[in-house]
Amino acid sequence: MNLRLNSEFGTLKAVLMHRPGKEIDRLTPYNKDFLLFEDVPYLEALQREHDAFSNLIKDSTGAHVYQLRELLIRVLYDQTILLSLMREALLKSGMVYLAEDILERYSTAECATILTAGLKIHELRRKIPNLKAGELMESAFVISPCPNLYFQRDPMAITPSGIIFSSMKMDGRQREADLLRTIFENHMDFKDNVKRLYPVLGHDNPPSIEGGDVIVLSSKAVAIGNSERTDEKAIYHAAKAMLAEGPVERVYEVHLPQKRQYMHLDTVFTILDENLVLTYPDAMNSVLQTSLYTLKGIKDGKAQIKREVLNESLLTVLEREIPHLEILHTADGNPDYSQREQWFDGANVFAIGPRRVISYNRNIHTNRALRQLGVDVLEIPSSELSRGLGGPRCMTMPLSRARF
Ligand SMILES: NC(=O)NCCC[C@H](N)C(=O)O
Repeated sequence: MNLRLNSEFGTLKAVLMHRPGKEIDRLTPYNKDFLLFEDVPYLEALQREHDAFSNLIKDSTGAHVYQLRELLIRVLYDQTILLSLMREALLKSGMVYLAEDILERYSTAECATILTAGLKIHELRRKIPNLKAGELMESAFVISPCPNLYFQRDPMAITPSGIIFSSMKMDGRQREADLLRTIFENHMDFKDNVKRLYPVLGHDNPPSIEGGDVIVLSSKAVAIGNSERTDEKAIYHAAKAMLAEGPVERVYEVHLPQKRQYMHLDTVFTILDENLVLTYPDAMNSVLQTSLYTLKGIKDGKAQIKREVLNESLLTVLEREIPHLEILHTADGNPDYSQREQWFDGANVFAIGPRRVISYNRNIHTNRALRQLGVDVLEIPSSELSRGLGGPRCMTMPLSRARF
């Protein structure tokens, strides 16, 4: 597996997903906003819906579905890696000194659960009865949970040039990227094929970028949303690394309105075939500015890049990059339904092959419009999955696709 992807729609061969677990049960009405959920999901139903999704991928494509937990446990058997992740996870609570005590008392699988679902003072006290917690309440987190981990798209992005490891913007998601980077740089199935583009080595506090903002237009062009979650500086560094590495020749920075429902570029458009995109029209109309990064040359072994501000909308850029482009609007452009279906990620379908997508069953108008264009639409249940405000593309990290 070479961990470079040239398209968003080549027939799927391998994908990474995370079956939601105990981290979801950490959500309450009081912390859900901070943890970026619209509601408090019912875990068992959420798991059933997620299982339906991963089984559908396997049955319809034969693709290998990697599960994050299995990969994580595998790399955590290396005690040095486990200790380093545990220390990082304890940084926020200021209790890094507990890392060794935790490793001594919990199994590797339990540590994987702690790293994803977090750990509370009263839970740790069962293992360390004389734990000194200062002012902290018994229900406080020593390690915070990662309930958004089932949105596997966001902690990294695979491009034609290599991997961008995210630096996540929101406090409630920051640990996810550490888990993914550790897996990919250490697991024997992947480590020899990782070309790391971002963060640039030596940058301690990298500007934020999230995988959902990165969309591969072709082997030569990539679009990155400048959004609620992704900063201009991160786009500059990621573009520089891609252009230096090749085969990418053009990186577009797409200025998105900073709104929750447009949080990432993939919430407003996805690519379903060489000549077909699905978009949310309101957002398309508000993206009026894009910038283009290209390579100027190489000086002293270092890439020099240039940035041009284009007075062009995203649609113009797409039309230039994708010949004979057909544009389908969510809910076929009906303003009442497209607003409703956008809230449930109507544009965020997951392409498992050319003109073959997995979509939420609740987005009936969008699904109907897709079918009218000859797209094969496979539906998944979505009552609980959608409470985290992400759709099928957001929940998947494709690792390998057939060339088309
Ligand atoms: N690519 C995506 O749009 N991912 C959806 C992420 C949803 C998550 N609750 C978040 O707010 O980050």
